[in-house]
Amino acid sequence: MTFKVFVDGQEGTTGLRIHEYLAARTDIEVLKIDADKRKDPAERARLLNAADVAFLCLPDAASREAAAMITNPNTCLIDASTAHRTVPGWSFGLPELARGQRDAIRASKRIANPGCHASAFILAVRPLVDAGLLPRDAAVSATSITGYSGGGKSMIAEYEQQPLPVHLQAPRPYGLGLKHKHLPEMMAHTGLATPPVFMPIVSSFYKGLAVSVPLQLSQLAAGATPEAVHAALAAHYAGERFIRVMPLRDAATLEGGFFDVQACNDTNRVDIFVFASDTQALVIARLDNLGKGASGAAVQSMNVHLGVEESLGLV
Ligand SMILES: NC(=O)C1=CN([C@@H]2O[C@H](COP(=O)(O)OP(=O)(O)OC[C@H]3O[C@@H](n4cnc5c(N)ncnc54)[C@H](OP(=O)(O)O)[C@@H]3O)[C@@H](O)[C@H]2O)C=CC1
Ligand SMILES: CC(=O)N[C@@H](CCC(=O)OP(=O)(O)O)C(=O)O
Repeated sequence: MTFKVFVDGQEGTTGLRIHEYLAARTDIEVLKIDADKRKDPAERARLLNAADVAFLCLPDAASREAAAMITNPNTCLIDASTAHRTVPGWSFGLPELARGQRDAIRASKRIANPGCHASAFILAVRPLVDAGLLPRDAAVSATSITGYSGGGKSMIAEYEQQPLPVHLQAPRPYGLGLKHKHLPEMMAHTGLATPPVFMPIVSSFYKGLAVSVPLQLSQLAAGATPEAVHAALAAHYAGERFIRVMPLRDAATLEGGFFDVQACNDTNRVDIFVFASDTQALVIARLDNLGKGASGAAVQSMNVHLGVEESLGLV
């Protein structure tokens, strides 16, 4: 059986990477839009409605427009943008989120995939909330280090200037208004009642991302230990093909004591670490922002939705 797939935003960073995944598939027929009609609403609407699955790899406003163009009840939309991640009627495209999430993605014709920072944060935190270790009203903070491809074509062009301006050569914290667009989905899909204080940092490497969540053990449920934090994560992701919970205090993965944020690149994998002292823990989730952070995750959502092997085409 062959499925018809259209990528709206096929020339963008996420869309191009999805195309690379699809090119290797024999079960997919890719519907292409002529280059000069990429933004033609009538042609987009025709192809969106001809598709079994349409990926939206667009700015938020264009994603909302695309969703409004759908008249075919069989078209399944998988939206990579921020537009629908907490909108009722849309399923969150993170199969590992909780029991039942795969069934929701399978049944839904509207799937909103997580943001790259949010994917890592949610995967690090949700099991701790579900296990009762992290109270829902906890005051949590998080830092994300990310490559510049997370900012799409415009940020890639900025970072690929030659020579690279000095201010772009060092890591750059941003989102300092503390209203990053991923905060709503971070709360909605972890169950936290308060938004985390979240600081992303973009730096001069192409891709790779790691979100760190520091925890004072005294702020967790009574008696919580690093072992309990690690065990909750390991139990939540047992049997998950794309999520590896690394050994507690996994010094062996550090290079001379340093953490490698690029080590999941070119995979759909998320590695989760728990580093700890007697009184504190640091949970780190690492992924490829264009893999499990965007395009790989979108293909995984499609596979789950279509009921084909979930790992097809993904490593
Ligand atoms: N990059 C990443 O790591 C991640 C990105 N995302 C999200 O995925 C979406 C796409 O991001 P990304 O690929 O990085 O962005 P890019 O800027 O690289 O690509 C967006 C593409 O959409 C096209 N486009 C803009 N408006 C329209 C329109 N009205 N009709 C058709 N096409 C249009 C652009 O055209 P043109 O080429 O002319 O500019 C461009 O090719 C965004 O919402 C982003 O936030 C999500 C997770 C991670
Ligand atoms: C480096 C950089 O700018 N990253 C983007 C997030 C990329 C992402 O996940 O995008 P969406 O939520 O838009 O889908 C940011 O922090 O806004």
